Amino acid sequence: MYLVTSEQMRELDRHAVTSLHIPEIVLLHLAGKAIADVLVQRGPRGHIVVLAGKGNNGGDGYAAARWLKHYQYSVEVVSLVHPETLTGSVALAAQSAIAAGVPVRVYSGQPLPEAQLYLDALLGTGQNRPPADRLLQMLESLAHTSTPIWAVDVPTGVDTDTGAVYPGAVQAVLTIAMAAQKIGTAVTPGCLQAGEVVVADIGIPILHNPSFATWIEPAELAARAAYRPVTAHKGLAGHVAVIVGCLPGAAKLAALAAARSGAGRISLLTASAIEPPLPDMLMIPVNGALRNSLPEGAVFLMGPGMLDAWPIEVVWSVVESGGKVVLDAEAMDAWLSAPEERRLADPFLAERVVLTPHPKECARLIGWTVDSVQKHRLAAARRLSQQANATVLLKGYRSIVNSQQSVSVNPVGGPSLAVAGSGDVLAGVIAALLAQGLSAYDAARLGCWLHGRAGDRLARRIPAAACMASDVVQELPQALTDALGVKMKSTDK
Ligand SMILES: NC(=O)C1=CN([C@@H]2O[C@H](COP(=O)(O)OP(=O)(O)OC[C@H]3O[C@@H](n4cnc5c(N)ncnc54)[C@H](O)[C@@H]3O)[C@@H](O)[C@H]2O)[C@@H](O)CC1
Ligand SMILES: [K+]
Repeated sequence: MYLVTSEQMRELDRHAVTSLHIPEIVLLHLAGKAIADVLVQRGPRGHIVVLAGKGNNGGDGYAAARWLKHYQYSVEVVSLVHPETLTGSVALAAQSAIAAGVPVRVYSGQPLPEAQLYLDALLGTGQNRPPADRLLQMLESLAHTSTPIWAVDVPTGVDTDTGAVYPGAVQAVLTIAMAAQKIGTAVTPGCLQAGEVVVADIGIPILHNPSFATWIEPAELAARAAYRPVTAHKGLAGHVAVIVGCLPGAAKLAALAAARSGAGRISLLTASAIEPPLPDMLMIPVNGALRNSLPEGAVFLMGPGMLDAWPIEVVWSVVESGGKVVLDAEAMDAWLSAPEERRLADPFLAERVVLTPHPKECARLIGWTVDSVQKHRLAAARRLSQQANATVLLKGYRSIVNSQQSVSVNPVGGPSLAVAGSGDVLAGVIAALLAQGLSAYDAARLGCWLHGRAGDRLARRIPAAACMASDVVQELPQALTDALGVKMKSTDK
């Protein structure tokens, strides 16, 4: 499912209006009907107050009010501007609502009328600055209400393209998105304001565009990675070589996760013996230079438990060896410390190298504060992907995978994954998927979906506070079963 920006949505709107000859006012009426229908199915039956702005988002609100009146609801509109000052399709939608008998009052700072539900049709994809003046005053009074708020298309105060949240932003329990979900309501912090998001089909075709972001949908990726012909042998499922740092526990977790995610063979490259030994893994002792011990054709995983165990040049030589690589923790810093011309030398590097930073690591690597990374996660992931010339998985709720032009958002995963070692597990899963033939972008996408799903499964049995990373490993086979069996939707927790 696509996640669109305001500009991409405008193009789709334009296509519907100019090429398909659907007048804009018809789209507003269809949007209004879609909103009213969701309200009939799921909303309260009492008085509904529609808060309408001056743009087409307000037009959707007026049209919804007209439909609600038609469905015999008690409904009124509180408008930010006088309806007579409205223009174009919004003016038509307002006239239609007024003609149908919907009362309209102009907001001038008075307390909002009591309601069973407020419908936020103040601003949608056209919002381009923080709310101020009268609008902010209305938003502040909404912030103190216990009445549920539903947002039309995007909650007012949430940036459609970045998910940034402005002061006063509407806290919705449900957002009804027109034609396609807007990306700002899919990523944090915007998604936390949007509540549940329902996409309403109002007849605008979503013409495929390769630059659309998407939700991660695991079925096809999982089927590709996990396919085993009856004649399968371990050589077909690849080889993951985990390079062990000074904290071997992290590498062991990653190796176990790789084993539970389908890697044919797993080796631990280690300078000192691992106790107790892992019976399912091969130990490759490293005596002297690591580069002389690298097994041919393996996918390398570096970073978990590494600290400063391996010199920077070793990380560079692993990346430049031409194979697939997952870099986590300090191994990412090592790669980012390579001179730019060295990092950018291979134009296809992002197809085989994955970086898995958490927000603090991402901030350190691109020189931002953690706060700005968290407020602009899409931009931060893109920046790091460009700087590192690699696929980047920015961890955290609604993880983002960015590979140069392509962006995906993970719908699954939650606080049960916020535990030490969880990142090592994720890195191991991704390495295993790379070993089974997926590209860096696909392995990162499926990897974070499986990891998230495993965490969500766990959360059904154990409180998040009591989860351990090794519990997540145990859930991975079931998460893979879920990914393969399309019967469970990607957003079904
Ligand atoms: N264009 C179309 O064909 C359709 C539009 N639809 C609806 O229309 C919305 C987009 O409509 P618009 O492009 O008119 O945009 P909006 O309705 O979001 O509002 C844009 C207006 O608000 C002003 N504005 C922006 N930020 C502001 C702020 N912080 N404070 C005060 N004013 C601010 C802008 O200058 C502009 O005048 C969508 O979100 C969707 O709800 C849909 O119903 C489908 C059809
Ligand atoms: K809105």
